[in-house]
Amino acid sequence: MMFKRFWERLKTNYLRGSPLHRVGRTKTLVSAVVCLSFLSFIAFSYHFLNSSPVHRIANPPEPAITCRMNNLQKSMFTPKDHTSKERLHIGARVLVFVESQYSKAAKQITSSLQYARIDYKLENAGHNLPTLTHADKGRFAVIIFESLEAYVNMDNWNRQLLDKYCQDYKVGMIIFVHSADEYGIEKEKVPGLPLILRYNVAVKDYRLNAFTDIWRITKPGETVLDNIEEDDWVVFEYNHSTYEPLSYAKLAPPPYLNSRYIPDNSTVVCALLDRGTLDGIQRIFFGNDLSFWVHQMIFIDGISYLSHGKLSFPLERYILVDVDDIFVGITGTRMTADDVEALAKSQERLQKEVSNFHFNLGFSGWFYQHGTSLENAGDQKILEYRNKFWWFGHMWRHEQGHKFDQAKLETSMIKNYQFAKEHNIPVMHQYAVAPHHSGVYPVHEPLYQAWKNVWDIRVTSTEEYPRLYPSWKRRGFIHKGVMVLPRQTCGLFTKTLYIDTYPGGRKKLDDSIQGGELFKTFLYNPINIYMTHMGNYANDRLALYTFESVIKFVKCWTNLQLKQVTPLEMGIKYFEMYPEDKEPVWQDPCVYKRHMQIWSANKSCDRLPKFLVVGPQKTGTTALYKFLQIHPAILANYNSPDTFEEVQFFNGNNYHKGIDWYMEFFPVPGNATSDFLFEKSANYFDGELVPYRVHSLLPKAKIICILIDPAKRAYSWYQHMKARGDQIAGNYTFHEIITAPDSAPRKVRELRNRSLIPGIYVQHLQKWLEFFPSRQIFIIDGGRLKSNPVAVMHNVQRFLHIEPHYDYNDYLRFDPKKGFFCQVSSANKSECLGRGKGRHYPPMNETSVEFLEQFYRKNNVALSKLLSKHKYRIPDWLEKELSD
Ligand SMILES: Nc1ncnc2c1ncn2[C@@H]1O[C@H](COP(=O)(O)OS(=O)(=O)O)[C@@H](OP(=O)(O)O)[C@H]1O
Repeated sequence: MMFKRFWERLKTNYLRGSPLHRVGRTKTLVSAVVCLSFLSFIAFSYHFLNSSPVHRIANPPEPAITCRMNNLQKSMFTPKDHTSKERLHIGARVLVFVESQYSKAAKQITSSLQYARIDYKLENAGHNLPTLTHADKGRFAVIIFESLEAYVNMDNWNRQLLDKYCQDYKVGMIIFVHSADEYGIEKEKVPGLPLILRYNVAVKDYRLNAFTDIWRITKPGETVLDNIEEDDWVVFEYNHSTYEPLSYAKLAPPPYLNSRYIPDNSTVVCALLDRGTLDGIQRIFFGNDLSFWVHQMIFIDGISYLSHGKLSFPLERYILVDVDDIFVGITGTRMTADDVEALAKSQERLQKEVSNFHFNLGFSGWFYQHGTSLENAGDQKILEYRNKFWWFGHMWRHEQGHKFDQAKLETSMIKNYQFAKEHNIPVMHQYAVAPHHSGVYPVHEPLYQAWKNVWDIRVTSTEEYPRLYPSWKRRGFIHKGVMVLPRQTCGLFTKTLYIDTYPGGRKKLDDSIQGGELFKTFLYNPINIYMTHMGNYANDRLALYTFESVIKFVKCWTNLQLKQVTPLEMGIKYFEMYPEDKEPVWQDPCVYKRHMQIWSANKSCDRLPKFLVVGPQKTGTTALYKFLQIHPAILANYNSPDTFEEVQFFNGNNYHKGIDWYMEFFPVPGNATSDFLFEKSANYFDGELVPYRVHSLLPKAKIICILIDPAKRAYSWYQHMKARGDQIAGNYTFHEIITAPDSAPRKVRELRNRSLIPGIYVQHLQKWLEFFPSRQIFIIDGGRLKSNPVAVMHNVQRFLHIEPHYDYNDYLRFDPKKGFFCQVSSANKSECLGRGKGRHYPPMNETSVEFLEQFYRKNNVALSKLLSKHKYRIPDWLEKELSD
């Protein structure tokens, strides 16, 4: 009826086309759109509410990877152990020469090294050589050249030095050879080596030489059929026994027209080992860059071989495939009993390739039996097979953790826990995954606490730390006793995907499996937790296709040993392998949209400081702290019960308490734009990790430090300790402390170090300048802070760009009794710092003065150079010191 009326009006208004009807037409058009939207909304809702499935004919693809190498002898596949019996005096580091660090080849090399977590130093070719040795030890285990030109065009002296280093320390080189730009040049001899390069060649049917000692991860025997994408290969020709081919290919028809090569099916050499019999240096040459995935394997094995196993990669790969939401999914896309059968069958097949393989199923109990009748039967089947799989708990209704407080989170988890009990689901591994990663990173403390309380969780995983991309930079960390492991994606994401409509085409998925992104996660990560979702185990079962294919491919091409252990064991292995990852580095959640989305709406980055007074200790930091607070737009942190006015977050154990703990020290600013929150912790200045940590959390923060004569600072520290009743300071004279040898008792050395080390200003300042530009760092001359704090406060305000500009003449007054400037409290009264600041003690004796003058001289000279370089004013005391 409604449709009929609507159609009549449409005919009247539009089909007649009279201008008189224009107004009516527009109205009708609008009502038509509204009406149609309404109808489609009803239809859409009806469809979902009635669980009427959107049926797509499932068309599950079959994994089609077959290994061809079965006819080769098994001994050829034994991975080589490159560790050398000789005790080689070389560091576990690589030196990379690049023509430009922004070139494609350079980026590929560095990202591959980063992915493999190989420490490297980047050097611009043509510049001076870096120091190659240190105390009789070679600093680098392998030298890499982005291009052959970078090596051959080195000035003679440097090249001789480098060659000699390689000969003396048995250090090998990896050299990438690129085609000459003009296609006219076809062949060229490498200067100084009996090696000829053939440029701009297209190759096909790439295979590896099985008879070489290089292969460790790489397993020879397979062939990459057809043309290899790049058409500018360099192939090698030689007539000397020092050379051993690493890989061959066939010439392919060149894609460019002006080439004179006629493809003749002849075999060419694409990667080459120079065994070093000519000049004592082993070299690996690549006839192309690392775009080609097989080259990445050769590269990793090449580094292992040339470094005599110093930089060998483990062969074990620990794999865990999480199916994140086994019952969650809209109807029509969920698993049926057949899909569950397929899952179990696939697991059986995978168990032949990956020892102890089990799909790890996550569940949110509320969604159980919420599908069509077929899907509900699927749910039942999963439970029937419950003991075949591993299990972990989600939230009861798949809630996002960061949105709830601890009580609500616990309620949800307890429901899920009870569901597991009622249905005999074996949840055994103290592992959980947060829906949407929410609450894991950025950390939502209540989630960690609730996990502990309800499930006694010890391990989780996320793809969000430190960031989602690039995926190869994902890392783990430990927080509140929970090991957070990095998580990999396999290209299927949360959506249900179908093979014939796979984004980018099926080839994209297959490329990722066959040498592409997914394959590389196996190649580079010893520990891999993959995220998948239920929808891709139903329908086209793309997850089964993906894992069976990639694992087969890995088995064909590599000697990697695929294993599964419990998440807890995985966590322990991960942090044994990468102990440096244990400590998280907190970042500002507000600078990254993805982090913002999974951070509690109750939290705000406005509660983070805009500037920090970082010390060092005993330079007048407390006076500055008090003076700053006089300004109405400057808000200091709340006092800490342990460390009084100092928060001391970035330097010690407090850092592990997380950023919620830190933010609690700051008021909510009335006006986030014009108010300036700050804190001062005087031991930040010389804290090893502090600049890095501050930069991660507060990249835009301004940094203020105060420098006084480091000798005076050392003495003031000693007097401070003595006044506080420190036993060592009481029993030893200042001179005894500062001259204490390394054989002195530990506590004496500790006091010596705390007295002397913060004063090596140049070292510490350099660290800050590595992370912050000089325009973000303000250096106060501590002498001036004492003698003319009004002028100093004027400059500080200008540096901070703070409004209103205060004239501190009205707020500070010299107090003759105290001997320092103090805060004006009334017409004739002032409020000075307590007895602990501005102490009276005898002057330093001459011998100590001389000792310290000597001790700091070199550093002070370096400091003045550093300050000049960054256009800082040289403090008066330093000027005087250096002119004496
Ligand atoms: N206005 C004012 N009032 C009091 N004291 C002042 C002032 N300006 C600078 N100073 C100098 O500050 C020194 C103490 O430095 P800190 O506050 O940085 O010490 S601490 O690290 O926080 O313990 C303190 O060192 P000592 O003289 O050794 O006590 C003072 O010399």
